[in-house]
Amino acid sequence: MWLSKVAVSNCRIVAYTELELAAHVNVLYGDNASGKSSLLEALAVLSRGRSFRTPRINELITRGADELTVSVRVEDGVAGGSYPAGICKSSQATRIRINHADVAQQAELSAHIPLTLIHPASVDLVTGGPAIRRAFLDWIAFYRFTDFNSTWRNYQRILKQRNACLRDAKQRHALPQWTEQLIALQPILYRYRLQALDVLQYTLQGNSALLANLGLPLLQLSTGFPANVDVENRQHLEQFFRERSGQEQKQGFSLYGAHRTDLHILLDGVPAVRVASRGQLKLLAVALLLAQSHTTAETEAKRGIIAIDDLASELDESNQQALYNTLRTMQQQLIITGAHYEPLRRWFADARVFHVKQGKMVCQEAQRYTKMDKT
Ligand SMILES: Nc1ncnc2c1ncn2[C@@H]1O[C@H](COP(=O)(O)OP(=O)(O)OP(=O)(O)O)[C@@H](O)[C@H]1O
Repeated sequence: MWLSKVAVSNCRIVAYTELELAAHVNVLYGDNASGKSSLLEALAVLSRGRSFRTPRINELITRGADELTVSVRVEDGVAGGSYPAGICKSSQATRIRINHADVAQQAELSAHIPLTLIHPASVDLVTGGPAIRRAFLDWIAFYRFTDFNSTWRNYQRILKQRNACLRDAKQRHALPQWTEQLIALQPILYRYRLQALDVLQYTLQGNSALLANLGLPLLQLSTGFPANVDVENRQHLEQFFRERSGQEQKQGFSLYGAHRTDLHILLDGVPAVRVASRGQLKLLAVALLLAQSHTTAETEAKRGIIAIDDLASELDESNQQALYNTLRTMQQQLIITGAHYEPLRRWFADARVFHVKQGKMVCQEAQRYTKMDKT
């Protein structure tokens, strides 16, 4: 899958713009505050339902406007077919359409737009809290395993009910029932994530050139329980929850389980964050995100889209070179932004180039042809 057309209205500085994207590399360059990140945020809303810079839709909608719209044409890659998809968001409502039909769930749209976003804050994947790494791994499971999403949503529902019982003494009678359901999903979610992790670890080896100076990290999954608890053993989990019942009621929420899983990123047995430099951590995060995209791109039909905001920031010349070399070999559609055209042109000579100015993206080829027509 790749996007041949994108139209965005009312996303920050972008009042309205449309782009016809190339199947492989697209470069967007422009001054600070010209609207490059705004376009990528619009794509994030389409793919994930939210921006990578803010969870609040009001901050994203252009001041004075009521709603933000992102419309695309998705090329399915196999039969050469294509179909429209889009999302429209206001502070009150979300409307989603795929191939002219209304769709209720964001997940359905996400399944059509396998976008991986890499931006300056992506280093948080390695340096930030476990929730970021859990979500990272869960997106792999989402794209690879058909039933993952329904299991995950079910887990969130059960967790919410169980937390209500822990918080509120009047609902406490229902605690055993919700605990039982929470226990039943532990091994299922753990296995999904383990499989996602295996694919990720394997795929990461393909990006080893990017991590030549650092070495390949070892990725380990924790269960969300103390190390001696076996999530595959139902009786063991039941006993564990009985023993911790007092502690959980005191805290008022569920302290253990798949919602507390973490993905540990180790270099020579030590958490990467404790040994690697800032630039190395960024490179590591980028390598993980590229591998994540690769895991969804087994076939031409599932080919992913990678959007990279401000590619060069924090990387020295040789790491930039390693990254550009890796990107050039990838089969995914690339949408890359930067403040300056020169370094990007050097590395992506065959890219379709857009100049971004005051929220408008103008394709340079189109500009050139228009100039030629006039002469
Ligand atoms: N809700 C909004 N309505 C209108 N304009 C907004 C809104 N939110 C932010 N802006 C403006 O949009 C611009 C944001 O641009 P954006 O972050 O897309 O720039 P950029 O090209 O990525 O810049 P840089 O190279 O500095 O990262 C800023 O000028 C900001 O003030």
